[in-house]
Amino acid sequence: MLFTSYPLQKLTLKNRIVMSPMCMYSCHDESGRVTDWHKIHYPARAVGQVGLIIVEASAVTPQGRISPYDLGIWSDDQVPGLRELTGLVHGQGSHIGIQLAHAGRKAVLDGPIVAPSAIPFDDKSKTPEAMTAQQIAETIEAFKAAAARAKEAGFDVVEIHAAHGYLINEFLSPLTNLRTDEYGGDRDGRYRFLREVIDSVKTVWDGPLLVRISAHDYHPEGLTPEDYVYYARLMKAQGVDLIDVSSGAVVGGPPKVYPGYQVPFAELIRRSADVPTGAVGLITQAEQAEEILQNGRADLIFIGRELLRDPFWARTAAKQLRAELTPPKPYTRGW
Ligand SMILES: Cc1cc2nc3c(=O)[nH]c(=O)nc-3n(C[C@H](O)[C@H](O)[C@H](O)COP(=O)(O)O)c2cc1C
Repeated sequence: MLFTSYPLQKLTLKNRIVMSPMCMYSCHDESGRVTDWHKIHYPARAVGQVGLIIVEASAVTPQGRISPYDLGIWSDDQVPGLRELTGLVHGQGSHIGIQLAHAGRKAVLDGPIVAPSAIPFDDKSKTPEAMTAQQIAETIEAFKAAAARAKEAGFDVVEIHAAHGYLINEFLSPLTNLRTDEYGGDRDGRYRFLREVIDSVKTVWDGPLLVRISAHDYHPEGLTPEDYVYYARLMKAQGVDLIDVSSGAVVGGPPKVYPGYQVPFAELIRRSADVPTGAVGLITQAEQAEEILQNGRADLIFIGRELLRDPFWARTAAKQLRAELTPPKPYTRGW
């Protein structure tokens, strides 16, 4: 299963292995532009036979960076470097996506930072400004413009980052969204920002669209996987193709992590909302990945740190599962 192809909307992925988006803080300066470092890092995982590589959280506005050295997709001058990157990955026979992100109150930057409500992440963090209606509208436009640039740069997949306590997650969670306007209140109100981001992205992007969520706030007053079953149904109705199921980091993390600790959330959402999911989190063994797929617990396997340690993890996994690797062939987007 791990090495069978997967139909992701108009694409056919050559296997079910996805490189999870991981910030590398490797821009040379604050321009947010691709460097040689990125041009070695990502294509190396394509040589390693990863089916789909998702480029790290890339900021849709300068204020949306997590750190000053983040990749950016807020400006047209960032497109040529990104195009070079997609070309290099395609040349090695893999598909490539990009994660569109805004850090919200978790941005560690000079100057003001923004969030749905003026609540700092912790007592060492800056207090964000509560976003005005105009700032909300501009940020939704920024996600849309970023998706248009992703298309121009040759990406196959767009993933919206709605997880890990960053801006969109801050709108979703009652722990961080205390707004009294139409972007706050009940769970539909708190979903409104993400709904408008998805709708505006879809006006310029008709390829595969993924959303990464944090399915558990790990807090008595926070969101639970059951809340995300509800949100997953809404996302599916809006045409989201797959939900990438992570957890935590709104106010804290899980009390304990262990191999596959987030897989039950991907499974619950897949079964209850009838939407394809990706599983992520301490999935490091080929047989573990195979079990998840064979038992219908998720559709794709996202691998993070193991692919930082070993760019050729997929080749070893194929050997262990006695699976055939797809021979290299010229890249075709197929749509
Ligand atoms: C260095 C590093 C950077 C990360 N950056 C991102 C990111 O940009 N976007 C995101 O959604 N998750 C990010 N994550 C989370 C990973 O994508 C992944 O969900 C997490 O590491 C768990 O998977 P793993 O156990 O296979 O590493 C990052 C993780 C690490 C270790």
